[in-house]
Amino acid sequence: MTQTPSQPVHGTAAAPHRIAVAGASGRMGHMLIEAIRAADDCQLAGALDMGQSPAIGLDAAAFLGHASGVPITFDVRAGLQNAQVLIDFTRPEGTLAHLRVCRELGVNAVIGTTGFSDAQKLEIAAAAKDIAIMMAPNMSVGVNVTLKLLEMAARGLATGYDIEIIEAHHRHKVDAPSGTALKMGEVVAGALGRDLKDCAVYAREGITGERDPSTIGFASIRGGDIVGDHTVLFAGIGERIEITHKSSSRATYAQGSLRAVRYLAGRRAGLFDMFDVLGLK
Ligand SMILES: NC(=O)C1=CN([C@@H]2O[C@H](COP(=O)(O)OP(=O)(O)OC[C@H]3O[C@@H](n4cnc5c(N)ncnc54)[C@H](OP(=O)(O)O)[C@@H]3O)[C@@H](O)[C@H]2O)C=CC1
Ligand SMILES: O=C(O)C1=N[C@H](C(=O)O)C[C@H](O)C1
Repeated sequence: MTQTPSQPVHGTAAAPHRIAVAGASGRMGHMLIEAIRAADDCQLAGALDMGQSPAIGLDAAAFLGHASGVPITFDVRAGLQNAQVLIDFTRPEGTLAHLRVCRELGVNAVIGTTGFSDAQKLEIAAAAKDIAIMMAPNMSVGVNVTLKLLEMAARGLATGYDIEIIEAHHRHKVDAPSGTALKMGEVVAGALGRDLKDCAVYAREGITGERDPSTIGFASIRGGDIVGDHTVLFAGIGERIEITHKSSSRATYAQGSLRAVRYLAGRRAGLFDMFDVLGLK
């Protein structure tokens, strides 16, 4: 009997996930390129950056002292032409521009960018009718498990506890509150049957009056090289509960992104989040 040679399975060392990275010379871009290089089942297939970036034309792995054979380009089509999936940690307007080309070319997307407006989120949901997209404000396993803990805490502490969300990040972060803090707020508000849009308080100054117990307050700290700290405080009378997550390395975000790449492989369309990827739904 003749045997048909078996086809290499998608996402193996023989047929790795072909990944393009947007924001290739950014903090997360570097982390992702390093993680892709270290993963047997992944291969860098494209690298994008802004036209004015001094990194344009350089090898995407040059910062590691290696040659990947993938030059950094600002030509989105060229950067995506060999890729099955784009990982994008840039800025909302950049992500949307990249996504339009992903949609045309049938390239899936993992989106880590934060700071999208509601209208921009609708555009992403529309793109997910044609390609598979995983979007999450935080790719770390720890933060996503923390979100689950918050659901439980909020249900148990539904009355008599004031809820405040405090986040701290490095001096270069451009959006506030962080995407993770907002997600925490949405999760807590949802568990309490509230809509964050109606109960969020983002700033306090001057004579604010007493605290409205139905609100969820936010505070943002920016400084130095803080990778990302988030605390949700449930303050009652006689006790307080603090649920805190602290990131000490961006590697967790990169590893979560590669888990998302593996999850999207073979999917043709749909909008997913890290709960889907981690089986936490
Ligand atoms: N989901 C998650 O787990 C995480 C999300 N993030 C989010 O990822 C994003 C990036 O973070 P970080 O890597 O620290 O940021 P950086 O500023 O270090 O990197 C951003 C990269 O995107 C490029 N860029 C900026 N604007 C555009 C644009 N309009 N079009 C295309 N490319 C653009 C930058 O190019 P240039 O340098 O030339 O300006 C740079 O290469 C942020 O929104 C952040 O909140 C960060 C960490 C984890
Ligand atoms: O900009 C960052 O650095 C981070 N951004 C994400 C966010 O806005 O929540 C995730 C993480 O906190 C790091």
